[in-house]
Amino acid sequence: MASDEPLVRFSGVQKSYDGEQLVVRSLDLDIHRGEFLSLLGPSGSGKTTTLMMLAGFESPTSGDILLDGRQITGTPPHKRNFGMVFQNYALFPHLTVEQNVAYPLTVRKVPRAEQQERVRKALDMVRLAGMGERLPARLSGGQQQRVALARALVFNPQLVLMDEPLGALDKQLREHMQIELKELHRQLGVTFVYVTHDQGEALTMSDRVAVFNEGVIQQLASVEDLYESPANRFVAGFVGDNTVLSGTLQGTGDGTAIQMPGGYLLPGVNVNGATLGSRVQACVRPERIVLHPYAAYPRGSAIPAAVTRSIYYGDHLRLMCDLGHGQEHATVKVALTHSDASAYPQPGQNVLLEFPPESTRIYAM
Ligand SMILES: Nc1ncnc2c1ncn2[C@@H]1O[C@H](COP(=O)(O)OP(=O)(O)OP(=O)(O)O)[C@@H](O)[C@H]1O
Repeated sequence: MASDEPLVRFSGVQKSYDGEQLVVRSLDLDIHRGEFLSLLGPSGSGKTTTLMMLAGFESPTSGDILLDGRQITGTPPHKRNFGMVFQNYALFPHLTVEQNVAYPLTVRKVPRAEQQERVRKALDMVRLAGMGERLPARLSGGQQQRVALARALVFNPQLVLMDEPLGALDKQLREHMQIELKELHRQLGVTFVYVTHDQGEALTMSDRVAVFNEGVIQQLASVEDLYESPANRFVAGFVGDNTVLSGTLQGTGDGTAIQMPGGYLLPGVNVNGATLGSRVQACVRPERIVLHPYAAYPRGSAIPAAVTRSIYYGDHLRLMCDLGHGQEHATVKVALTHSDASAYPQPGQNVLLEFPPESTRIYAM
């Protein structure tokens, strides 16, 4: 099999638990060898079900799952040879760290001396050398999760499946483990499939992200494309922060614009085929909005606004601004870095907000 063939292919996969409602609908997904792929989406969107079908704990209602070009829908989980890490680490409490990590090797009847060597390497890899004799109860949450990771990697699986593996850890430890996981992935070159509802986590670690909603992949893209070019309103809203403007679509081609209440016309990009005169929303990343003194008005692609609040975030400042024409989403967020912030306006002050046309992405509603 050529190495540019996908490692895994989901083809027309559907899943219903009750025979009525589809929780995964017509899923087509190729997983490339060696990639770090995240399945990202809100609760109930079908991510875990997709992972469980890949793991073999659930079977598809219809469709095919291929591994190296071969159908695996009838293969039981333990014969798929995948490493798995879940949120509750599920270590054996009565076994030491070493025994826990050795378990997959024992099951596979690997000779004892080789087991010891591989367990030692796996514990080194997750930086737990010297802790092999401990019982899980004497480890911190992060250490227990590393044991689970060592256990998932020790038998050199071709695919590692993870479902919210860092969900139980506090923020600092979670961010630390994200960096470690990414580094491990880089070193090992193993294919990782990672389920999370945390967009920050998905963006930090993944090569590609599949964004799920209501059992359908809304977009499958690199993290950069996902942030810069969300394919629809759902992805724009779910990944990264947004300022949202409501209005109607005017013009075509270079003249495409969103017409806002109050008569303002902001040029932008018609992303997913909104029709002339229809209700649309424009999404702009807060850090792309350019702030000008009110005195600069009028100016193309800009509208006047009043600052209502300024919020300090440490590494940047956020201004909440009221566009003042009574529309539903009249409050916009503007993110300023500290270099801009020396003369940032105070609440009550009027400003001019420029929405760069290439960053103003207009979506059909
Ligand atoms: N074993 C099951 N039996 C019946 N329904 C289920 C089962 N597992 C999941 N579901 C339902 O299927 C839908 C998709 O669930 P799934 O766990 O795949 O979503 P998810 O995106 O992983 O969400 P979460 O992040 O909350 O786990 C939900 O409506 C859920 O209630």
